[in-house]
Amino acid sequence: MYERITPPTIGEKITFKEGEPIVPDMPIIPFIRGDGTGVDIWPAAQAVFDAAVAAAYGTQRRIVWFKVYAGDEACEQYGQYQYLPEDTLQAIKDFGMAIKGPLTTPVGGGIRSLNVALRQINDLYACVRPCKYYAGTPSPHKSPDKLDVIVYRENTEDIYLGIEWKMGDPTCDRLIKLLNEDLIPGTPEHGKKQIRLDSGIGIKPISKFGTQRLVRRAMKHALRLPKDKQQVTLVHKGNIMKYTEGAFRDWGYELATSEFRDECVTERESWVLSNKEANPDISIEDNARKVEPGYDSLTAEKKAEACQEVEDILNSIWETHGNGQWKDKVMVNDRIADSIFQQIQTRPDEYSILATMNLNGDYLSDAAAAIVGGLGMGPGANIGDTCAIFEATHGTAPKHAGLDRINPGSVILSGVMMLEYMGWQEAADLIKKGLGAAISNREVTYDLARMMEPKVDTPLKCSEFAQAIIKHFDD
Ligand SMILES: NC(=O)C1=CN([C@@H]2O[C@H](COP(=O)(O)OP(=O)(O)OC[C@H]3O[C@@H](n4cnc5c(N)ncnc54)[C@H](OP(=O)(O)O)[C@@H]3O)[C@@H](O)[C@H]2O)C=CC1
Ligand SMILES: O=C(O)CCC(=O)C(=O)O
Ligand SMILES: [Mg+2]
Repeated sequence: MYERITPPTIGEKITFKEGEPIVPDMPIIPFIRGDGTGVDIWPAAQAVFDAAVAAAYGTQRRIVWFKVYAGDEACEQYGQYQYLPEDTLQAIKDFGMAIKGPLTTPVGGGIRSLNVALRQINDLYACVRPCKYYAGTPSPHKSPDKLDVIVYRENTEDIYLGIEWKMGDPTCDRLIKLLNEDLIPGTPEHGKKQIRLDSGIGIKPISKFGTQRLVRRAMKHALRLPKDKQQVTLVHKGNIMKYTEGAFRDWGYELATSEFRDECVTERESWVLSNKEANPDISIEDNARKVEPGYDSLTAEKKAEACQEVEDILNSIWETHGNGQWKDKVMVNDRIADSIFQQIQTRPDEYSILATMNLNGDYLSDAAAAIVGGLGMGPGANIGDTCAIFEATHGTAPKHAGLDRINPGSVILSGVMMLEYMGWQEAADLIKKGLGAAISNREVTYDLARMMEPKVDTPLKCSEFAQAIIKHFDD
């Protein structure tokens, strides 16, 4: 059934029930080594995973690895331009889970991202990237320990759908003509705007379906967190892109307040409720005045809307959420995208789950990883309802490829996410313990070594760092 790969003859498949994996004791898990530094980080990471599973479960459990190909390695095996062979896609589909190293995407022309393709083909709609501090990790930030966020990035649409046309392409010219001569003049709010003829065009689709299934998953995750971390922040640039990013915010709130009504409160609702809690006799209008900035300069129509909102909130949820009950519920708020970049630095402890569209989440997850120690420490998982692929946040870091020096921490922590997803918590905990102890003991790769105070003069190699993690399982 496969052309050039043979599945292991031992082990069993992982299956899924209602979006959750059912994991046998000897699951077969396909892996993609990755391009560039994939040659360094994958063997280091695999050694850590195997050692942790053996230490946690003895001979009772074991991962049976199944090597599949993508990127440069796939071209070597399958021929020129065979970057993502059918065998690989079939194996991931058949076995339901995979872990991968980074894959190269050229800038400008050339192939489109294999990483994005794997997410879209397998409908892995949630890209989950936790950014949490490990004690002792050097950071450019003064209080990196205060950041403990999980970026929940929509993973299948937005500009990553890759529907774009190059400047000068006849279809691009046709599209610009259609927009300039028909669609833009036909939409009064666009006035006399025109697109320059020498433009490239990209399409940014954001759907209600895509938004709501992402926010649903983020809400379910929030409910599993400790009470003080039960918060979902909808990140958007809806002031500028009203019908895509603004709609993401509105659909996010709609989902939360319909499917999770008893379990959540929005930030605005909490203001209305707390105004009444502080002053039980407050009038609807005074409450609206406190909630809506610049209330007194609003038009009569807008004032009426603000008062109606207050009245609706009090009528619908005062019984269930009032008198402080809202404090035990998942807080759903929203922040404009540029603002959240400064907020995670200036007020890191105020955030928990950051639900984002695809592009914003791509930027934000690198920025948040930098605060807790850099890209070498940023894990990630791409999760769908019948498949999951785990991968580091960073790319192929080509200048370090093959030198056995890059930090394997990110793909190792992605494996920790995989083990947790499989329910193999004991093995996951061992790795976290070993990694934390290696860092505290200043046994680190070059990237962390150069930031440590005092500086670590002899950083560990990539493979040595993996061995240091394993050594510290027994601490
Ligand atoms: N999911 C994926 O497979 C991804 C693939 N990519 C692809 O990777 C390629 C290279 O992208 P590029 O923009 O250079 O970004 P990279 O993330 O590959 O590397 C940029 C820099 O980040 C630091 N860095 C990255 N990984 C690590 C690590 N494991 N340990 C320590 N430091 C690290 C290094 O900084 P320094 O040299 O200063 O130490 C490195 O030079 C591109 O083709 C891109 O499309 C990019 C992101 C994700
Ligand atoms: O696919 C790529 O090359 C880049 C992807 C990326 O930056 C990411 O997933 O964070
Ligand atoms: Mg990225």
